[in-house]
Amino acid sequence: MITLGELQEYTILRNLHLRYNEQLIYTYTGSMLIAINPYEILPIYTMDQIHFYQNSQIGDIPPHIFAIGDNSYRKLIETSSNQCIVISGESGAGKTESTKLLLQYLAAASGKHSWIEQQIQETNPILEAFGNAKTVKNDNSSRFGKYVNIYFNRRGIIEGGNIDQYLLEKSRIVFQNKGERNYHIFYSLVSGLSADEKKKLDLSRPNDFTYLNSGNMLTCDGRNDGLEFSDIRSAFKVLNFPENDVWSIFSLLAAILHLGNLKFKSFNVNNIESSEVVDAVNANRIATLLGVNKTDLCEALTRKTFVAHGEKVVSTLTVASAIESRDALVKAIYGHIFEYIVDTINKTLHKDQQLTSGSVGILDIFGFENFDSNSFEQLCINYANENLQQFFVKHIFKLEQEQYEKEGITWTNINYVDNQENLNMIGMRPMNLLALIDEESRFPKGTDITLLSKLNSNHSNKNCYIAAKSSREHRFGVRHFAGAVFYDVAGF
Ligand SMILES: Nc1ncnc2c1ncn2[C@@H]1O[C@H](COP(=O)(O)OP(=O)(O)OP(=O)(O)O)[C@@H](O)[C@H]1O
Repeated sequence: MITLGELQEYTILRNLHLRYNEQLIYTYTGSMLIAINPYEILPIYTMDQIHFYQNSQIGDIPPHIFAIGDNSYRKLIETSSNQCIVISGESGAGKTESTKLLLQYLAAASGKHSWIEQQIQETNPILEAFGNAKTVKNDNSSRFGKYVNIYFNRRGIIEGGNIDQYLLEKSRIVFQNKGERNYHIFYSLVSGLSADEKKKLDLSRPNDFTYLNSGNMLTCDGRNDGLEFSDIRSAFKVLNFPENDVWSIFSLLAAILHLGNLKFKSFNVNNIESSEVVDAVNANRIATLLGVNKTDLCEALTRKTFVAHGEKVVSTLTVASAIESRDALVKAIYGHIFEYIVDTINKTLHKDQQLTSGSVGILDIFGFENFDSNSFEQLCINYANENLQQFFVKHIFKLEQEQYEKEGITWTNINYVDNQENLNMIGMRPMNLLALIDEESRFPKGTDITLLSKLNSNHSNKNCYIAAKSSREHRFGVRHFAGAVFYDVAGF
C-alpha cells in the first residue's frame, strides 16, 4: 500500500478491491496486514504454504497471515522478547478465522507435533460452543473478546498457553434479536445428549424453550448441532475436565433453560403488587438441577432483601421485577460457567513462565459496534476499540514523529485525529462516563434518568459528547473515532 503513488482513501480502497478481484485477500500497509474476508475456501493455507513462509523473509514474498505469524515467531526466537499480534475489525471480518490460522502456523513453526498443541487446538470447539452464536452478521459470531498467549521454550517449541476472556455478551442468554440464536451450546446440548441423559435433565426440543426462541431461529446453516456436541465432549476430555464437572455444566445449562420457562403470577397484599411462582413442577425441577431448596429458590426470585438503618427489610417484587431478577440470575450463572471453563482450560495449558523463553500473544476482540439501539455493552466494546485506536495512533504517528524530531529528520508533520480526549471522557478523567455510571448504580435512588441528567450536566460542553435534543429521548451520543453512536440509557 505504501508504494501507491497517491495515498488517499479512494486509492486505498481501489487497490484493495482490485487485489480482492484477483483473490489476493492480503495487503500490507507498513507493518500491518489488511485481510479481506473471501467467504470461500482458498487454497492458500496448505502445509506447502506454511513451509514457503517459514523459509522466506517478509517483504520478499506475497503478503499473508502466515508471514505475520512467522515474523512474530522469528522475533521471539531472535530477541527473546514477547510478541503480540492485534486483530481488529467489524463483526464477520474474519478475526477469529485469522486467529485460528495464526495458531495453526505457530504450531507448525514450533515443529514438534505435541500433546499441548493438540490441547490448544481443542480449546476452539469449547470456546466457540459457549461463546459464539448465530447473529444477523455472522453465523459463528464470537460474543466475547480473547487474548491468547502461546508460550515457547528456548528451542522454539510450544510449551503452554493461556487465554484471557473479556466482555461476554450476557444479554443473549435471555433474549435474541430476530434471526439470531442463543449460544451454540444450548442447541448442541438439546440435540446431542442421549435419550437417557435428556430424560435426566428433563430436556425436550429446542422450540420448547423460551430462551432459545425469541429470535425465531433454531438452526444455523452449516452447523450440525448434534454432531458438534460429540466434538465438544471429546474436547472436554482432551482438556482434562473432570467428568462430574462436565455433567454439572450440562445440569446448569438445563436449569437455565427451565428457568426461562418459569411462570410468575401477580397478587396484591395490602394494595402492594407482589408475585409468586406458579409452576411448582418446573420450580422443583430447577431447584433439583441447581442443588438448592425449592422454597428458598422461589422466595429468592420473588422477594428483595435490603438493609435500611441497620435492619434487614424484605419486600415483595412485582412480576416484571421477578422476571428481571430471574434473568439476572441466569446471566450470572452462565457468566460463571464461562469463567470456570476458561480457568480450567488455563490450568491444563499452564506452564510455569520461568521455564519458558517467551510468548506470542494474539488479541481477537470485537470491532466497533453501532446498532439501531446501543446499550452499556456497546459502550464497553467501543471504549475498548478507542483504546486500540489510541495504541495505533501512538505507535504509527506520535512515537514515530517524536523519533524524527529526536534525530533531527525534516519531515512534513502529518495531521492525525488523536482520540485521547474521547478516552479521557469515557473512562480516564475524574467524573468520566464510566465513573458516573458506577456511582449512580450504587446510589439507592439512582435511576436511568437521573444518570442521564448527570452525564449531560458533566459532559454536554465536550465536543465528543452529544446530548439528546429533547429530554424525552433517554439517550446520549459519543463521537467516536469511527463515528457517532447513540446509547439508550434504559438498563444502564
Ligand atoms: N480467511 C478466510 N477464508 C475463508 N473464509 C473465511 C476467512 N475468514 C473468514 N471467513 C469466513 O467468514 C466467517 C466469519 O469470520 P469470523 O468468524 O472469523 O469473523 P469475526 O471477525 O471473528 O466475526 P465476529 O466479530 O462476529 O466474531 C467465517 O465463519 C468463515 O466462513
